[in-house]
Amino acid sequence: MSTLALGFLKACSIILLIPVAQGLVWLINMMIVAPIFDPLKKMQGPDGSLLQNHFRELMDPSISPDTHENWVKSFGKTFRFHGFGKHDFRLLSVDLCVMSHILNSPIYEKPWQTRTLLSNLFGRGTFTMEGTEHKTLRKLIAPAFSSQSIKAMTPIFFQKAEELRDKWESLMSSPSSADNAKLPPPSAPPCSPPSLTDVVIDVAHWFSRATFDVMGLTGFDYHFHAIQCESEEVYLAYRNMFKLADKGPGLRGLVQLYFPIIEKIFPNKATCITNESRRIIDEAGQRLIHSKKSAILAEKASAMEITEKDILSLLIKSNLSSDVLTRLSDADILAQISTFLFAGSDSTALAMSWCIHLLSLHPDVQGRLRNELGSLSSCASTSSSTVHSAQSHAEAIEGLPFLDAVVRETLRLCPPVHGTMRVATRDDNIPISSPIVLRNGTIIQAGESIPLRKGSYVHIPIEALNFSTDIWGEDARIFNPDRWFSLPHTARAPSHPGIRNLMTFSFGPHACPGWKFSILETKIFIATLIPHFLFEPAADIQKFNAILTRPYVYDQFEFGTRLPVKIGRVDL
Ligand code: HEM
Repeated sequence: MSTLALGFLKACSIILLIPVAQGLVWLINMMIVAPIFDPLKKMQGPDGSLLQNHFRELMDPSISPDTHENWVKSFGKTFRFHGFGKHDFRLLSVDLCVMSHILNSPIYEKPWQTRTLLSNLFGRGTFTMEGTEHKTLRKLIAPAFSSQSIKAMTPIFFQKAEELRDKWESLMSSPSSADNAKLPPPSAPPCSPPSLTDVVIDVAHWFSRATFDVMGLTGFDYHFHAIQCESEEVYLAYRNMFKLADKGPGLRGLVQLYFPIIEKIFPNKATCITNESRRIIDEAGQRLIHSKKSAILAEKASAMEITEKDILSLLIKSNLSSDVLTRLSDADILAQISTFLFAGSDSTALAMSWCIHLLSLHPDVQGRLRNELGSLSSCASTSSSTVHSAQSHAEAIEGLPFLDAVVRETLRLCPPVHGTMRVATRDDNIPISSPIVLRNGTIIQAGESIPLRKGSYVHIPIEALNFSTDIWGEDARIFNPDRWFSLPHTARAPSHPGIRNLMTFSFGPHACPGWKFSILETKIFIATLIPHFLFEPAADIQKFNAILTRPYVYDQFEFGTRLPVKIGRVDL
């Protein structure tokens, strides 16, 4: 071999060795050096082998409530667990003072990995922004979620709730078209002797279709007609994207996050589905934005009142009157709508599904709720044919104390979002309200603080905080709507900072902007269905947590998410 060739080979191996050496240094630092200086190392928490994580214990709803309870008993309210291995210390706390600090402080952000995954699917939506940009965006979307805007949407909530009621009525009249045939046999006999017809409805599936319809109309005045038929093009495009988001990124998705070039060179099926779905959504979205913008500008020019009340119109209006420098592009406006559809449709459908599930398991509560709703129909107009009557009926529904208690108790016991995450962007000191004993026996007293290093991940355990016996009392895991009439002081403000005393919608600058929307929509659907139908359990149901906590028939995961319930008519 010539000296030239040898020299060339040497140069190549050096060029190759440099990144390998850099990789090794990075790995040694991450696995060995950095953990030694991590203040979380000093904290108590579950141990594990080198690459063992605690994600399943933490996030699988079939074991997470027991895990949390046991960990809190063993380590106190604030401790650390393992992320991707022994080196990856992460913070977990059910101390509301710690949670308040983290959720309100600008030091903590959503991890860039989550934000990138979501922005790849939906564009630059609210979920994907942080800092000043996020603050400006929240100001811009606020008018779309004001009480007045939501009130204006109530006719749509009623329209779709009544359409679903009629659909279920028709399924009952022709049981062959109900969900019985599509459902596998239950794994165990129903909990109570069957007293209803044998019609079984997969409520999770139907609520999901209905809430999509609601979001289409309230979001951008668009008819998916999903309750009637699941074939509309834009609907299917969204569904396909949401399925991808629900599946999670997988190994390839994670690698692509760090090396996005892979996706460009070797697009896989997921990339093709995303691109095609985005094309369909973008085309339809651009058409809608264009026509709405023209309508709003024309109305402005003629000084007429803007009559369109959908979120897109409200956003365009808010955008047009904001500072030119901070105005959103059309693509960014569309990204917000897609984000609302993603964040607001299935989450609310799950709240409704879990509510029917809990009511089917608790016939006494179902009966009391039906009685309360019965008193409403006799003194308030049930007709939703005019905007005014729909709004006053919605107000009456809002004012029902037992319905409010049932919905809140459902959201507490079955939070559609099981937990979320933050990462520290700077070193910080976190105040605690419950003492912590470190591994070496040192006690950190309430009122003092614990150090957290830049880059540390913090798990926000929504379910664990909703189940905490310290907050809710010994019966925290039991469905008891009556608790809402005499809450312990630990579950009331100022001790509890959550929206409606719950962690379900999180709180702080990233709290769910759709909480009022979602609660009212859920109440209107439940208030429309309960007076007409009786519900009984049809199978043993288990929770499974992907991005959202969804129902599955026990031991029948292969059939996908479903919540079969026996349905009968109420003798009116
Ligand atoms: C029962 C129904 C719902 C639940 C349980 C829920 C829960 C949540 C939670 C826990 C967060 C915070 C996530 C985090 O901090 O990582 C969130 C954020 C968000 N939600 Fe909801 N949500 C619901 C309904 C809705 C609806 C109806 C909409 C819109 C129409 C919506 C839009 C959003 C948006 C845009 C964000 C991101 C906020 C931000 O980052 O600033 N959600 N939601």
